[in-house]
Amino acid sequence: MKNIAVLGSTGSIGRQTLEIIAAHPDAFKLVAIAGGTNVDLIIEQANRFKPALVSVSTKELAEKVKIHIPEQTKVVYGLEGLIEVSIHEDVHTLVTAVVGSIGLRPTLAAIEQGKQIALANKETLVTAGQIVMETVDKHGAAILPVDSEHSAIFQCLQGENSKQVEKIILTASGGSFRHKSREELVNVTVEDALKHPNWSMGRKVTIDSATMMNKGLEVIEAHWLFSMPYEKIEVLLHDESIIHSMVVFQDSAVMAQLGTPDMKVPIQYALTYPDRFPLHTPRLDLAQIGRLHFREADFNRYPCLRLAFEAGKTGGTMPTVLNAANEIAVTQFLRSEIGFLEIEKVIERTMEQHDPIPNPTLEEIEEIDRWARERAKTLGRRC
Ligand SMILES: NC(=O)C1=CN([C@@H]2O[C@H](COP(=O)(O)OP(=O)(O)OC[C@H]3O[C@@H](n4cnc5c(N)ncnc54)[C@H](OP(=O)(O)O)[C@@H]3O)[C@@H](O)[C@H]2O)C=CC1
Ligand SMILES: CC(=O)[C@@H](O)[C@H](O)COP(=O)(O)O
Ligand SMILES: [Mn+2]
Repeated sequence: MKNIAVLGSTGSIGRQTLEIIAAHPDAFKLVAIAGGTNVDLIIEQANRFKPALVSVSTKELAEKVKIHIPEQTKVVYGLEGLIEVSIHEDVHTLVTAVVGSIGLRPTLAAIEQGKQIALANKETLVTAGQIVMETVDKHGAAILPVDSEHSAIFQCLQGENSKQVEKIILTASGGSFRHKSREELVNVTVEDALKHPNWSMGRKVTIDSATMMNKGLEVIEAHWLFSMPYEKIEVLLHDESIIHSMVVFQDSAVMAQLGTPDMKVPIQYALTYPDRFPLHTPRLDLAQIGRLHFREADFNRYPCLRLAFEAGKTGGTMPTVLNAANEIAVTQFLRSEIGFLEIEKVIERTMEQHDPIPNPTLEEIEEIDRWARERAKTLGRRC
């Protein structure tokens, strides 16, 4: 029996994780969950799974939740609540499915306690990859990727010598506006941006897919997860999201992991690794699909991808700034406060105004994260 905690249990990844846990009651037990503000859903989850611990965003919401769930379930709140869930003594694996760099402190706390991490929350690795990976090494913890591309690479690397990898290729759908030119992006709506061609996901990651910042964040995530220099990471547009990513070896062999787009596959694999459990999901039928399509990823069409490579290569606190400015700009876009093309401008200008600190401490990262958010808000208001 594996005891599991989920940060972001009310979100897209979190809900799917709970479905997997429910489908395998002999293998998994949900011991702690954390949501944000969706109290109706967290109350439902708490009554169904009866975890020992539940966390929500604020004290007021915690009071509300307490009234409706079993008395023996402890209710906590805020960042402290997220950390309490992450380090609960009964937890073996923490699924980090919260959105944004709010996941950093709780993930570090869990790693320090030697918990296994099933990582969906890519912003954590982008904002503080060096510190996270050093903490993993120090405490002998393990990170199992949930992000579909990184799960694919992880699967392709099983039994391989990572020193013999020539490059990794991250596939990208191109997002909701992949058939539009840059000129056509000027007046696109939030509603249209939220229509991802292949995946049903939370709002922030769906907008990130549309700008290709998602792929940029994934480049940085891959750099840290697989100790891969940026020169050995490539992005390839692939319309169907059937090939989830590929690894090219020094003898020219290419390993790829394929499947119909369903996040339950990588979520479940992160929970069952090295085993594979049965999963009821549509099987890949290549004869029926007929053709797969590929195109080069163009930095001029997708400047956010360029910015992410630049931030990653610069290193230090630059990825922190990239991530924080992106979180603010996407929030502003989702509130229709800025246009779609302003997202990349806000990020680029915030990066231009930052003098990166090499090898930052956690405190420096948090300070720069706050600075970048304030800067991006101001720049966004001026757009
Ligand atoms: N969705 C997907 O298919 C994929 C997602 N990812 C990554 O996984 C992460 C989660 O994505 P996704 O599930 O789509 O996101 P969602 O927006 O669907 O869910 C986000 C979750 O985080 C919670 N949350 C947000 N802010 C806070 C906060 N301040 N304190 C506590 N909880 C908070 C939300 O709670 P509430 O709703 O209750 O407010 C919700 O449970 C992201 O980093 C994303 O990039 C990676 C690959 C695929
Ligand atoms: C499902 C998943 O892992 C997402 O991060 C996905 O990658 C988004 O798709 P694109 O970024 O390729 O549009
Ligand atoms: Mn992904």
